[in-house]
Amino acid sequence: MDLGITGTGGNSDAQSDSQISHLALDIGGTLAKLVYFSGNKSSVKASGRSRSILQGKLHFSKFETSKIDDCVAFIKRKQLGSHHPKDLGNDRIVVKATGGGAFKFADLFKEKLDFCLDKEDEMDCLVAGANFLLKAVDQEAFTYIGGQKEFVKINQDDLYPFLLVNIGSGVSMIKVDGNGKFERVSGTSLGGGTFWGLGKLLTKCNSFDELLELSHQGNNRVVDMLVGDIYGGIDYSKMGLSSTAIASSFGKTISANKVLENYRAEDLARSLLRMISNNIGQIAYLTALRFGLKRIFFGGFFIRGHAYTMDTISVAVHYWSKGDAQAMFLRHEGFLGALGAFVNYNKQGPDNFILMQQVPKEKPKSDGTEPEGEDSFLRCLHQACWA
Ligand SMILES: Nc1ncnc2c1ncn2[C@@H]1O[C@H](COP(=O)(O)OP(=O)(O)O)[C@@H](O)[C@H]1O
Ligand SMILES: CC(C)(COP(=O)(O)O)[C@@H](O)C(=O)NCCC(=O)O
Repeated sequence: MDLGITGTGGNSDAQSDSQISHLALDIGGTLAKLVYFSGNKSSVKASGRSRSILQGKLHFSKFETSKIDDCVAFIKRKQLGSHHPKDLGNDRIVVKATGGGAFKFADLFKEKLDFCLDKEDEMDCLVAGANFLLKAVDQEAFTYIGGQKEFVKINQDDLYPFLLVNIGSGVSMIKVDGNGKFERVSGTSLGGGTFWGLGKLLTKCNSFDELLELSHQGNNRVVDMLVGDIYGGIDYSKMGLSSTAIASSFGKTISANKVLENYRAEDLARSLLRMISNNIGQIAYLTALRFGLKRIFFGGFFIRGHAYTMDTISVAVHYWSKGDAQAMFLRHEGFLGALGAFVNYNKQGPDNFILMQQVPKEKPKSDGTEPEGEDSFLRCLHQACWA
C-alpha cells in the first residue's frame, strides 16, 4: 500500500535527519503480523518554535505463527525496534505486542531478540486499529456488492456505533462506541481457521491462497443441497426461498454414492468458503440487530481481499437484514491488531506516533482483489512534540 504524503506546510526549516525504526506485533493463532515504521526523524523550526517530525513508511508484513522463527529472523535482519527505549529494570528493548502469541512467545522474544514484549489487549488493539484506519486513512473502508468495490466516505461525526467483526482463526464481534469504548458482544469458533483447516483436509492443498484459488473455480451446487434439490426443482415460494438457495451446506454429499475422492477439490473449496462466509455474515447481522447497529466492518486475514468471500458476506448481511444493514471491508483488514498496538505507543508521551495526512494512490488488481499484504506500506508523517 503506498499512500502519498503531504508536507508540513508553512515556512519550515528541517535539520539533522536521523534514521529511526519502530515496531509493533500481533501474534495470532495462525499469523504473526508486524507493523513497522522506517524513516527519518528531524527537527523543524516553524514560526519560531521547533518540533520533531517523523517522515517515512509504515510497513506491513506477516508470517505463519507456526514459523515464528522466520519472523524473529526477519526482525533481526532488519534490526527492527533497535531505536526503542529499553526497560529500565532489565535493559531489554520494549516492543508493543498483542494477540495470544504475545503471551505464548514472550520468552522466545526475550531469548532470541532481547525484547521485552509490552502486552496490549487484543480487543483493545483491534478497536484502536480500526478507529485509526477509519479516521486517518482515506479510502480505507469499502462495500463490495455484485463484484463492485465502492469506497465509503466516513463521516467522523457519525461513525459510531458500529460492529467490528474480526475474522481471524476464530471470530470476534465487537460493538464499538468510540475511541477505547467498546464491548466484545459475540464471537464464533467457525472462522478462518475452520475454513483453512477443513479446506486443507478436504482438498489436500498446500497453502491458503491455493485454497482460495480452488474455490474461485468451483461449483458449490455439486456439494451443497439446494432448495430445488428438495422441492423438485421449484422454489419454496411460500417462504421466499428460491430453488437456488442453499438448503444444506455439504448436504448433497450424504445422498450421492460417492466418497471424498469423487469430488473435485474446487467444488469442495467453494462450498466450504460459502458455508463459513454465509454463517459469519448471518451471525454478524443477528449481532448487529441485537444492538441496533446498521454498519458492520469486517476485518481479519480470512477475508484476504477475496472477491467471492466479500461478496458472500455482503449478500448474507443484505439478505438477512432485508437491505437494512451494510457490510463494509477494510483495506488493511489483517493488520488491525498490529496497527492498534502500534498507535498505542502514542499513549506514552512525547516521542510518539500519529500518522496523518495520507492520500491513497494505489490501484486494486484487475480482478478487484487487494494486492498481497506482505511488505506493503503506507507513507506517513508524524508531527509532534512542540519543544
Ligand atoms: N497466508 C496465510 N496463511 C494462513 N492463513 C491465512 C493466510 N492468509 C489468510 N489466511 C486466513 O487468515 C486467518 C488468520 O487470520 P488472522 O486475522 O491473521 O488471525 P489470527 O490473529 O488468529 O492469526 C487464517 O485462519 C486463514 O483463514
Ligand atoms: C480467542 C480469539 C479472540 C483469538 O483471536 P484470533 O487469534 O483468532 O484472531 C478468537 O479466536 C475468538 O474470538 N474465537 C471465538 C471464541 C468464541 O467467541 O467462542
